[in-house]
Amino acid sequence: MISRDTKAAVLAEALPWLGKLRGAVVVVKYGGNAMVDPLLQASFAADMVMLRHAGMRPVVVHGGGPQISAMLTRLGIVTEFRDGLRVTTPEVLDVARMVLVGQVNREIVGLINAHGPLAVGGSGEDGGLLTAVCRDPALGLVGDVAAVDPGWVLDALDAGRIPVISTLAPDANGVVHNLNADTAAGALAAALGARKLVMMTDVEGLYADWPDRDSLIDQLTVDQLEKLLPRLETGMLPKMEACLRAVRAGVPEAHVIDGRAPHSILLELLTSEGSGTMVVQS
Ligand SMILES: Nc1ncnc2c1ncn2[C@@H]1O[C@H](COP(=O)(O)OP(=O)(O)O)[C@@H](O)[C@H]1O
Ligand SMILES: CC(=O)N[C@@H](CCC(=O)OP(=O)(O)O)C(=O)O
Repeated sequence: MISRDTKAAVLAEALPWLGKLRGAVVVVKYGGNAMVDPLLQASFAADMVMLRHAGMRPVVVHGGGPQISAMLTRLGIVTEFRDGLRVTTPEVLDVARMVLVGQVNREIVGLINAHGPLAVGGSGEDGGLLTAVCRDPALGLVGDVAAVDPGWVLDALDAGRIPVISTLAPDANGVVHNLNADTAAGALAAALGARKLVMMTDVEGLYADWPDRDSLIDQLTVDQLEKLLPRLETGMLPKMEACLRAVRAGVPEAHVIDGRAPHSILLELLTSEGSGTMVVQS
């Protein structure tokens, strides 16, 4: 049981952070691995509403890799990952789009809107938000971000809403591509002039010597991260590449935090303790 004094101290500690982050755009990447149970998803949605009511401008970019994989398995379709990216045939793209836009996005929008009509869902396909470029023909319909037109997201933020974005995007010829959600979140954070990019995943942060749990990195600069990148594997590679690109493009801080720990984003944003790994310019 938390004492009354501790509760009061925690609330009081939030004051300077509330002032510093008032009006700030915070891009929150909500990874599929962090969506582990319905209670945690509901508490994530409540946290987004709290940030909005506290005067920040949260933008949710969601993943759903495990959810896509589960649907592909149900349909008997085999896929593989290369360097953390799903090799995407036209058939796999249809499933990814159905799961991300039709299922995961709707669930997050619904959970946020349980608190009032705040969330608006959309994808990189809507209003020209994201334009993709083929990343590598060997990966099929996997896109990198060629351009961002954040118009409707800014309109939604100005109207007091919380945009919730799935990461599908057409290329210049209108062919829809599957974008890694970390990659898209990093590009959006840069284009929106975000104050922070927060990656919510299923580990405490970035480990220097994965899986050695004593090697968690608190903070590192983009130059230090660049040296570490060749040693990273699986899902951490696109995540840290996205943090690197976002900070190089002017986002002051990118964080990787544990989405399985309830309210970890509130601890990160509203206390001096912080959590996870922070990437900074210098
Ligand atoms: N150096 C590392 N530090 C932390 N996690 C790592 C590292 N290298 C690989 N990983 C793996 O990356 C995973 C997170 O990426 P991913 O599975 O794509 O999550 P998400 O769905 O949140 O994007 C972790 O669960 C861990 O297994
Ligand atoms: C190209 C590529 O790999 N796209 C990802 C998109 C979803 C995603 O990134 O989800 P997480 O954030 O939960 O991993 C995929 O198909 O799994």
